[in-house]
Amino acid sequence: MRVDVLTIFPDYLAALDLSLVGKARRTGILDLRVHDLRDWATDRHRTVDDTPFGGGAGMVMKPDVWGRALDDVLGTPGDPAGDPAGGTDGAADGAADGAAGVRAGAAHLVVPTPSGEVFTQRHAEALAREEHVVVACGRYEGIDARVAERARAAGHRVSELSIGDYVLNGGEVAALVMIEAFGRLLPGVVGNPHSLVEESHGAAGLLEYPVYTKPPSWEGHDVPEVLLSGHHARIERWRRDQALVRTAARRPDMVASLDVADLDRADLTV
Ligand SMILES: Nc1cc(-c2cccs2)n[nH]1
Repeated sequence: MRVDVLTIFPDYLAALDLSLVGKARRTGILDLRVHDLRDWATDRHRTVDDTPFGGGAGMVMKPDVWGRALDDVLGTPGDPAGDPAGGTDGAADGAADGAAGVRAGAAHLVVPTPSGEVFTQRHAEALAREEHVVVACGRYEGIDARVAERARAAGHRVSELSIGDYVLNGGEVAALVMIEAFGRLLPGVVGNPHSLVEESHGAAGLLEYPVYTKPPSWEGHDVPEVLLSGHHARIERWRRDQALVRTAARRPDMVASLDVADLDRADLTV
């Protein structure tokens, strides 16, 4: 899978050199390239923003700079996937030769924004199935709306996604969140793929049950007896009930979509 990130703060993405996503990059599972948007600016100050039409505070990111960058990175829908030549092979080194012709096949453009559809595990699962994702990290008051409009008109899928109802200073943190969320789902990234099944927000649509490890008693707090019983059926039932109780208590919005039989049967007194 190829992921391109366009940002004026390439070093923000350095965290993607670490841990499982970093290993996925080094083993070739994830081809992540970080580009400095200023490489597509045309003036000597490498300007990427300007004042908003209609007035108001702050600055808006210029459509022409984004247009040139996305033309190089998105590629053209239907093109055979080219052998990408541009961008960096490490998030840390911000030097990007993004201006070089980076060719790629049709890509899915993701634009982090507080005014987007809320990003969920379903989005992560869908993005993990893409061959090429481009993340456009906006700053200031946002990116000129015509940039997404033009990408859609050119035939690209464009998803404007929020990672939650709060406002960040830029899209880079949201990009880190989303790339980790879908990157970890790529085959070969996490050691035990089964662990992906039982996670919160997984296929069961439940929050995860509480977990414990040694010692069995710690400062007067004991591990629930059932987990020490070796009785696998009882343990499975207890975990399922705990997941139901947690979901009902913490995320009533998720309960609505649960199979009622589960709720009726569960021992919710746990
Ligand atoms: N969920 C979310 C996204 C954002 C931003 C994306 C780009 C600039 S600010 N804030 N909050």
